[in-house]
Amino acid sequence: MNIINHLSIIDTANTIDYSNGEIKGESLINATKYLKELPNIFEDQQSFENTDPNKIIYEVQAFLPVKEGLEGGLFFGKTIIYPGKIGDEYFMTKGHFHEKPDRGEFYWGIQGEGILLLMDKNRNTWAEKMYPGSLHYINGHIAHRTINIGESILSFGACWPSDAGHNYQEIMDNGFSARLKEIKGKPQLIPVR
Ligand SMILES: O=P(O)(O)OC[C@H]1O[C@H](O)[C@H](O)[C@@H](O)[C@@H]1O
Repeated sequence: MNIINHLSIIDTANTIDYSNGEIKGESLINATKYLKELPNIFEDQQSFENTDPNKIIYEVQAFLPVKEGLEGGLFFGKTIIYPGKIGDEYFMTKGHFHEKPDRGEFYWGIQGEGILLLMDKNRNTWAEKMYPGSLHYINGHIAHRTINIGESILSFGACWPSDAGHNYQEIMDNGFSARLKEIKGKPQLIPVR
């Protein structure tokens, strides 16, 4: 952390590369998600088992300038999802609700082509297209998952309150109420019966 002296003009410790969303500087965390860490996400168990468990599905980078859980702070992140499929489902994030459901989040598309899957508490699911420049406001009560439907990397930025937290339980137990599948070469939302 830079020491702020009276009347000093300092260089910020963190920078962002607008071409790919990469953040550089201090207070960063990096997380790599391998296929083996994502059981119960993809429907096709056979394809899941036939794919290298050490395949990287997505990577998250986040600038956490304050302690996680602190009220009033903000976090800033970038996620990359690699292109690929397990069965007829595209590579995607785990997806979560916020622990504090009155904390919203912004996402914005940086590279590639994706889908932001959204689901409310009553399990109504819908989706928004993600592309370079797309901007998404996610109401705090809504579960969110991102999916790469393209043939190159999907990268997107995120900004969320430092006390929002992640609640993965509902999605781990019951998933979303619709799955995004590639059918005849096109992404389609299919309700889960
Ligand atoms: O945590 P997941 O559901 O796997 O999503 C991956 C990540 O996507 C974005 O970057 C969010 O802002 C992060 O908070 C989240 O961790």
